[in-house]
Amino acid sequence: MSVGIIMGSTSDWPTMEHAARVLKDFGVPYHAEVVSAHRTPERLVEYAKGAKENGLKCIIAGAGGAAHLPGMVAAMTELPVLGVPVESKVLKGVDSLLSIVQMPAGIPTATFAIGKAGSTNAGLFAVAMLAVNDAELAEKLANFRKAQTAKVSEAVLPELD
Ligand SMILES: Nc1c(C(=O)O)ncn1[C@@H]1O[C@H](COP(=O)(O)O)[C@@H](O)[C@H]1O
Repeated sequence: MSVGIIMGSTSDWPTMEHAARVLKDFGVPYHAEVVSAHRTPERLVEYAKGAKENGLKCIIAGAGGAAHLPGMVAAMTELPVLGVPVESKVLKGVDSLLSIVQMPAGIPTATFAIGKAGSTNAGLFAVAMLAVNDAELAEKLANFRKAQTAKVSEAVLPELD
C-alpha cells in the first residue's frame, strides 16, 4: 500500500510537501518524484502505465500554470488521481486550477484547492480512501478529526484594548 506523489518541477515541492507530511504523519508509505508531461513526457508514460503494478493505490499530482500533469496521468491509469493546483506567479494558480478541473467526461481527475490547503487535503483524501479498507488507519483519521475539532473549539480570540 503506497501513494505516489508527483509534481511538474522541484519548484512545486514547497506546496507538495504538505501532502507528503500528512501521509508521513499517518504512517502511509509514499514515494515523491518529479515527472512532467511537458518536460519528461516519456517518463510520464512509464510512470503512469506502471503505477498500478508498482503497488500504488492512488496518485497525488501537483503542477502549476499549464497544469496538464494530473489529467495526463489520469488518462493512462485507472488509479484515482488527485490533482493539486500549484500557485503560479503570474495568474496566482487560477491557471493551474482551471487546467486541472476541466477534464472531459470519462477521465475523472479529482481537483483540490490551490496551494498548501489543496495539497494538505489531497494527502488527507488519500488517507480517507485507504482508510475504507484499513481499520487502524480509519481510527487514526477519526482521532485526527477529533483533535482538530477540539483545537478549534478551544480557540480563544484576543480581547480588544
Ligand atoms: N505544469 C507543469 C508540468 C506538467 O503539467 O506536466 N510540468 C511542469 N509544470 C509546471 O511548470 C511550473 C514552473 O516550473 P519551473 O519552476 O521548473 O520553471 C511548475 O509549477 C510546474 O508544475
